[in-house]
Amino acid sequence: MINIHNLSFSYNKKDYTLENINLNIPKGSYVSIVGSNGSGKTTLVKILLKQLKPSTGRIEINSKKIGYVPQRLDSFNSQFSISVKEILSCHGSALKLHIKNYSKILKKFNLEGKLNSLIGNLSGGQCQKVLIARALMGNPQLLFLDEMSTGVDEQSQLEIYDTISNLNKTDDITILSVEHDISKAFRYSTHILEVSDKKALLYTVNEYKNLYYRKNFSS
Ligand SMILES: Nc1ncnc2c1ncn2[C@@H]1O[C@H](COP(=O)(O)OP(=O)(O)OP(=O)(O)O)[C@@H](O)[C@H]1O
Repeated sequence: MINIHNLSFSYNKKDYTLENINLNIPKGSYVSIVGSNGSGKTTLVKILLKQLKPSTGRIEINSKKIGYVPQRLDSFNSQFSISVKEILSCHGSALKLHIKNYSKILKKFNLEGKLNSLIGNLSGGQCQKVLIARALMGNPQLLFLDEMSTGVDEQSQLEIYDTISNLNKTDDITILSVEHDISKAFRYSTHILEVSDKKALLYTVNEYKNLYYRKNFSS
């Protein structure tokens, strides 16, 4: 699905944030991207979304339809006067979709009743679900998410992870998700992509679990 060849990236033309990355991410996988703060997870996602240009290297993505759920914006507070419907219709126009019934898009998340609410008046979990619903509008084959559980209560987190997991298993959408909760990564994903020391390495969940427990719990 995604092939990365000899990718390096620098913000300042002096030090590399990512250096000589080679990866082959299989179609149908659910990849949790893990690593410490500042290791380069979001940078890698932005490069794959073509928001940042690699310093060197090449990327092939075998999908034209790509969805993106960004980190939840704190600027979505109650002063931010944009409704859920406006958020969805802006995205629909950008994708040149002709959508008549916006509440249908929210049905999967039981949020039809919130169509005319201001986004800033929704809870963290509801807001995140709206952003996921928006990302699904173009029927993506590949979906990127950045810290989907930040600012979301435990019950909504479970609903969101179950939804993403179903999209992966049932709708065959390949998922790449920046993840800070390692237990959720172990529970839901098929692969772990660890970003560390400017490198990015892909493991199956079982391979990574073995490494993780050996590193953290062996005496
Ligand atoms: N626009 C930018 N200009 C310069 N440096 C940047 C920029 N964005 C990020 N960085 C730096 O690049 C490095 C990687 O940042 P990035 O946001 O990709 O890390 P991350 O792994 O996603 O971190 P976190 O888990 O805290 O979100 C950090 O040292 C960060 O300070």
